[in-house]
Amino acid sequence: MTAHSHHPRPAILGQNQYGKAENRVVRIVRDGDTHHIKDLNVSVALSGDMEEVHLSGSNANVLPTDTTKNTVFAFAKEHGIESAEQFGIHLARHFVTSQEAIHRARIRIEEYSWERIETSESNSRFIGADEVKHSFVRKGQETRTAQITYDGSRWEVISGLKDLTVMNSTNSEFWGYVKDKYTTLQEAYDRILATEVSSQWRYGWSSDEDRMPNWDRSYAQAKKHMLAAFAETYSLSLQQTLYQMGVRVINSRSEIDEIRFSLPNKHHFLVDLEPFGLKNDHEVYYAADRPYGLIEATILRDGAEQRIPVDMTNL
Ligand SMILES: O=c1[nH]c(=O)c2[nH]c(=O)[nH]c2[nH]1
Repeated sequence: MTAHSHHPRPAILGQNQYGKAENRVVRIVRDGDTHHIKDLNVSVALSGDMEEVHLSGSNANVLPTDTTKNTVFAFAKEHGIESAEQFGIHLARHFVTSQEAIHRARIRIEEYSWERIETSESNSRFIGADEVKHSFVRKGQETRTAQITYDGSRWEVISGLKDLTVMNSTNSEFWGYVKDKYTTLQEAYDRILATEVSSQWRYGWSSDEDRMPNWDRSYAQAKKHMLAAFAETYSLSLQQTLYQMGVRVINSRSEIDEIRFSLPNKHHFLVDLEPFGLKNDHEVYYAADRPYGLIEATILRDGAEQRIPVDMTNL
């Protein structure tokens, strides 16, 4: 009989982190009476010398989560919010460099975008009506995401987006697949391809603070390239489309080393209208919300490390 069957080894503390999650900070910049809005959901996760607080309850190394919340709001005032990535970099640097016990900071941010409400006056040539300068409607499109991690020497920035719904009403087929005794799916030679893009991409940048990517430009370009690839790919499967979207981003953006997609196949089923004596020539569909196929993959620059966690794409 082995020794450990008599004396199982004791419990020890494993990975741990703490901080205030989901700080909803809205920053308004008032440029005369033209206003600008940044609307973020910021989550702080710190780790370091936290054995004692877990084991004995000594809080000597614990910067309160309440303080991390206050820091988010104070930094919105002091540094402004240039981009989600830049704001996260300020915060991560602050926690790691100002607190001896904190060795790693991870800041996760969701950004909701707003656009100006168009009024009849703003549409006419008499631009300058008050309402267009301070009235906004939340953009129905995607949510931008960013995760910034800093350990005192190296940065890791993973940006992304979610809830970007797209559809091709043709140029999609699906056939030639495996058929076993449970297969009932009919081959499709002209189907609707629709998905809600969730994607995260990792920047190669990790140390030189004077050579950071232009975060807003990278975001806009990554989104533009993935949408162009979605539109331009004649699709034989969502997997093939996903791969083309990733290849397009990696080949067009040298600052991005890795990109991951999580693409639900938003199935559109042709409705049988025969019972009503009607023909359905690819005109009427039932948009099923569940279940959905879920297609996920990482595309990376040859030689790059695969570091985006598998389950990060649905942050
Ligand atoms: O693009 C698709 N990929 C699949 O793997 C799949 N499976 C399925 O039933 N329909 C589809 N469509």
